[in-house]
Amino acid sequence: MRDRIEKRMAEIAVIGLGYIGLPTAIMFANAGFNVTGYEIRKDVVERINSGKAHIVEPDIDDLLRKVIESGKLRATSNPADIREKDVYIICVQTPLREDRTPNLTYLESAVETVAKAMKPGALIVIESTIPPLTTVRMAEFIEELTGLKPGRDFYMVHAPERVMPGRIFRELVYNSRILGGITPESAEIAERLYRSFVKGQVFRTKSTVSEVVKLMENTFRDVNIALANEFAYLAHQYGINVFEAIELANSHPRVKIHVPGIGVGGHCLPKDPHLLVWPARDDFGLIRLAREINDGMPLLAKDLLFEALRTINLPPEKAVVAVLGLAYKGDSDDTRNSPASAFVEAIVDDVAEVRTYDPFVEGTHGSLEEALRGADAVVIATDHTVFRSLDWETLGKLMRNRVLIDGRHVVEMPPEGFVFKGVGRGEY
Ligand SMILES: NC(=O)C1=CN([C@@H]2O[C@H](COP(=O)(O)OP(=O)(O)OC[C@H]3O[C@@H](n4cnc5c(N)ncnc54)[C@H](O)[C@@H]3O)[C@@H](O)[C@H]2O)C=CC1
Ligand SMILES: CC(=O)N[C@@H]1[C@@H](OP(=O)(O)OP(=O)(O)OC[C@H]2O[C@@H](n3ccc(=O)[nH]c3=O)[C@H](O)[C@@H]2O)O[C@H](C(=O)O)[C@@H](O)[C@@H]1O
Repeated sequence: MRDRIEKRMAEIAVIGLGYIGLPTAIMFANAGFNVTGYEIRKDVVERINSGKAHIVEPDIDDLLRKVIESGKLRATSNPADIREKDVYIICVQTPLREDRTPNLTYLESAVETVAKAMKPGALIVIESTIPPLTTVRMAEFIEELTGLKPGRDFYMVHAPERVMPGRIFRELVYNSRILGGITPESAEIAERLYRSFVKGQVFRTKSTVSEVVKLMENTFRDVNIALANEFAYLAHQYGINVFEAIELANSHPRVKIHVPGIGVGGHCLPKDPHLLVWPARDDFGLIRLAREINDGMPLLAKDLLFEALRTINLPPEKAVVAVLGLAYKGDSDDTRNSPASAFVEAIVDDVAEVRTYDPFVEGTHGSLEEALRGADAVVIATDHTVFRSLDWETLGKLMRNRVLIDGRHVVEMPPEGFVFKGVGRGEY
């Protein structure tokens, strides 16, 4: 196996071609391996094989076209096409159920597909973010299905993905990487594999440690954002601008407060703290409270909107509200767990009409002007770069009333003629 990896002869299957799996498959193909991408969504497979990415990410179209044209990457929905590969890399989603417990059915189904296709000696990598102890449990599951002994007859590693959407191709190369093996040999072989394109540091450890590390990173971010969001609430009570206060506090050499806003979305931060504590014996207050604070932020934005409508004496049930942005963060097309959607849900039954416009997301209004014409209020719910330079004077002329709510600190100075409120802007 080591020799096959060094000579780029190892055959790789990537299971799940989403935001993580597709860029990962491209990187291995670009490094010289023959890569088969296995994906259950047939439309996605067709699109990828035609050289067009189904996700928004800088440079992805050029990089994908190159590896499809060279024949190094091919996508498939046929499990027969991934039989007897040397390496399987699992990148399927690991969402929460309604009751906020992990839904591992995608992972289990992917592992079952791999177990049916694999040969002895294979390396199986889980890149998905998973609750602690899951890699060991999945190794046992493979043993049950195949009779092969983990660590002796196959290698298995958790290699958590730590890239930031919008910077995926840079971070895949330069981020450091944690490789958690079910045995030291598993991690050592995986290091040879990832070294084919990773220039950052590579740390080897046990799979349960890598699982916890990944979840700690996102929990750290979530808890810190919750603190910033609590500061935003306080700023409203004291009539100050939280962003000015944070900037000043961050001038301290050991303080780095995060950015408050309308909420925390995406496939990862809203779920990973739950994955971290789920298998534990005891409950953990801080982590759960932070989740509650962040989940409550769309309601603060709703309060600000209704306060502003009161200022202009417009009953909410008569108001036409245009929401700018549906993606969970700026310059992304990803709407999973988006605070913008939570905000829309929170107001939709109380106002006359909600319109949405997001230049990255299909199914929203065709143009900004169309969304704003005749509207009473605009709410900025996503920090897309284009929203930072909007000409409010001109846009305001399209509106019936001029209320502007900034959920993402996109507007520095309140535009003239608008009733303006922003999350954390107790004062403009
Ligand atoms: N999106 C992100 O920014 C990051 C995600 N992660 C983690 O990576 C994992 C994947 O996330 P995303 O790529 O965002 O999810 P995604 O939903 O974009 O992609 C997953 C893909 O797997 C496919 N799939 C599901 N079950 C399958 C099966 N049994 N066989 C074959 N294909 C299957 C789905 O159709 C989908 O296309 C998650 O655990 C996530 O927490 C980690 C770091 C960053
Ligand atoms: C610790 C860390 O930085 N994790 C990253 C995070 O990426 P993700 O795309 O979820 O980005 P994010 O910038 O944390 O944004 C998540 C959500 O939080 C909001 N957000 C973010 C930072 C902040 O100060 N305030 C804030 O409100 C964003 O608007 C967004 O709605 O989660 C990724 C993941 O695990 O999917 C991970 O790979 C990335 O490295």
